[in-house]
Amino acid sequence: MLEIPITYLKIKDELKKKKKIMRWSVMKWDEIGKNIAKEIESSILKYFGKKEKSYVVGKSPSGDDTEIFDKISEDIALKFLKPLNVNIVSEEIGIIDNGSEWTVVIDPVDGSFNFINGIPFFAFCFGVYKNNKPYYGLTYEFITKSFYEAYYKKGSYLNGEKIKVKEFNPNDITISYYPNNKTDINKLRDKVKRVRIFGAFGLEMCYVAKGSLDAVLDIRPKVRAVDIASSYIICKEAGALITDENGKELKFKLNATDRLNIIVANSKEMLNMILETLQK
Ligand SMILES: Nc1ncnc2c1ncn2[C@@H]1O[C@H](CO)[C@@H](O)[C@H]1OP(=O)(O)O
Ligand SMILES: [Mg+2]
Ligand SMILES: [Mg+2]
Repeated sequence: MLEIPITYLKIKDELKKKKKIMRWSVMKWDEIGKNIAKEIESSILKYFGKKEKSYVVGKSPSGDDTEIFDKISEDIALKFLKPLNVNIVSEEIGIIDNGSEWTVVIDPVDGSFNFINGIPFFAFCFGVYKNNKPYYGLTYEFITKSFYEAYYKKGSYLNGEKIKVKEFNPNDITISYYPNNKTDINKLRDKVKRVRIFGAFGLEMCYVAKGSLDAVLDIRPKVRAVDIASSYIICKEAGALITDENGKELKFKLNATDRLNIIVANSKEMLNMILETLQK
């Protein structure tokens, strides 16, 4: 597993206080991601379900409102990442291009609506790409303290335990979906046993990865690379198929603005069932 040299921020902060020189240390991407997740957690949970405490501080490059807790979370991530001189793609600020081979793609809070409305389903998404190829993904579900993570080609894990997608059983299908107004979603609804729509796409993808959901799709389309970059790696490593609305292998650019049609399914059978219902 590759390691990258970075400034160990906590040490750096302490040394700075003592006016001593900065010391260098080595940290792995999973440690960096988890440290960011934990610091975000300790800073924003006081806003959970407290609509009256939050307020809009601006607009993201994709045109959505940025709430104060989104900004606080992103600032924490940036504090850790900026000293690394990697490229950063994050929901609220967009792209910081440092010409690095590394790109870190972040959604500081996926499921912002849930978060501020007291619905306990939201996550921190941290995807690392090397030369635009998947390298490491971490999606952290705050309320259940679940770290979903995967290094490319090394399998997918939930709090250290290996996870994989559920086996397809046509009589026992549970899916989540975000259709558009042209979709006759009842065609799909009628073929599955249960529908559960949770409101945080990146995290719902992890529910496919761990076998709680058979599939999740967004053909509104609303989600962007920031919402899916970390869970994309986790889902792939757990055995999921990830395609566009036509069943073609999903390709996406690492930016904060493109909206993506995406289907994540546990099997070819599940994917075909979805694709059939999307045909006019
Ligand atoms: N304009 C938009 N409206 C609704 N959901 C959006 C959206 N842009 C992105 N999404 C994402 O779609 C899912 C639910 O609708 C969430 O993962 C949400 O991510 P967000 O909470 O980070 O914005
Ligand atoms: Mg999001
Ligand atoms: Mg977000």
